[in-house]
Amino acid sequence: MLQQDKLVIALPKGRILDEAMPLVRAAGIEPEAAFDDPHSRLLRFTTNHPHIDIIRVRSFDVATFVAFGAAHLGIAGNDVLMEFSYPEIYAPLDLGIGGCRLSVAEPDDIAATDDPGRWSHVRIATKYPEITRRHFARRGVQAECVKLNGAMELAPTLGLCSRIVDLVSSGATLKANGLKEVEVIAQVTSRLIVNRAALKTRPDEMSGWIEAFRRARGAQA
Ligand SMILES: Nc1ncnc2c1ncn2[C@@H]1O[C@H](COP(=O)(O)OP(=O)(O)OP(=O)(O)O)[C@@H](O)[C@H]1O
Ligand SMILES: O=P(O)(O)OC[C@H]1O[C@H](OP(=O)(O)OP(=O)(O)O)[C@H](O)[C@@H]1O
Repeated sequence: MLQQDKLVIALPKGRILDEAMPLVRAAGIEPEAAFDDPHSRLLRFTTNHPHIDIIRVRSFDVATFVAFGAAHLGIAGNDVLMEFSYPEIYAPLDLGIGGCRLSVAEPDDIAATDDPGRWSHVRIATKYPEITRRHFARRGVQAECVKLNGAMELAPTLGLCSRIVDLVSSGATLKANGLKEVEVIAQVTSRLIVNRAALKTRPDEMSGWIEAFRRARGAQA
């Protein structure tokens, strides 16, 4: 249930946070000092606004906290949003950070004649099984997904699968592990997301923070 008194903002720990914090601060939200203490085990932080708290969670969990109303706003990549497709989430703002792409990759020694159009079934290692299944189903291919949470690039050469679906930025990890990118499924950036119920129950406050982030993004552009 949404806590009517506090406004809770879910931020992703890890690589996105470094790009997100300048936007959060430019929007006028400053977390307590413990937020920047690398030794702190706190997960919830007060801010310069008495009625606003920040929670710092795994990137994949930001969408879940917001969808279930445990948080009112959050920052998550559209890769995560596409994977979960939560109807409770509205994503009004592309923050222009966390850029990468979600792609299909295969061992670079696979014969070029292995045309995906001729597959009827394919086994794929991925952190994104729902996106992967939907993507291949659109071309009539049944994708059997092997769920992994990291180091996907090892799977094909170890015989676990024939291909992977994973995030790509520079392409260095694919190249270092003997894989090549063969198809881009989606371009990825991080988005400001909000809980739809919160938007209805506290519209002025929620709209105000959406606009604050929009102005912050504009200022950073
Ligand atoms: N090169 C990249 N690799 C992975 N994620 C990236 C990359 N570039 C941008 N991102 C964005 O960052 C998010 C993942 O961030 P991060 O890697 O910190 O989390 P994670 O690896 O999922 O963390 P965890 O270890 O908690 O699973 C992705 O959902 C994506 O939106
Ligand atoms: O194209 P590149 O610049 O090489 O980036 C892509 C790699 O980055 C991510 O892994 P990360 O290092 O974040 O570890 P993870 O597998 O735990 O996400 C992602 O899973 C790819 O492996």
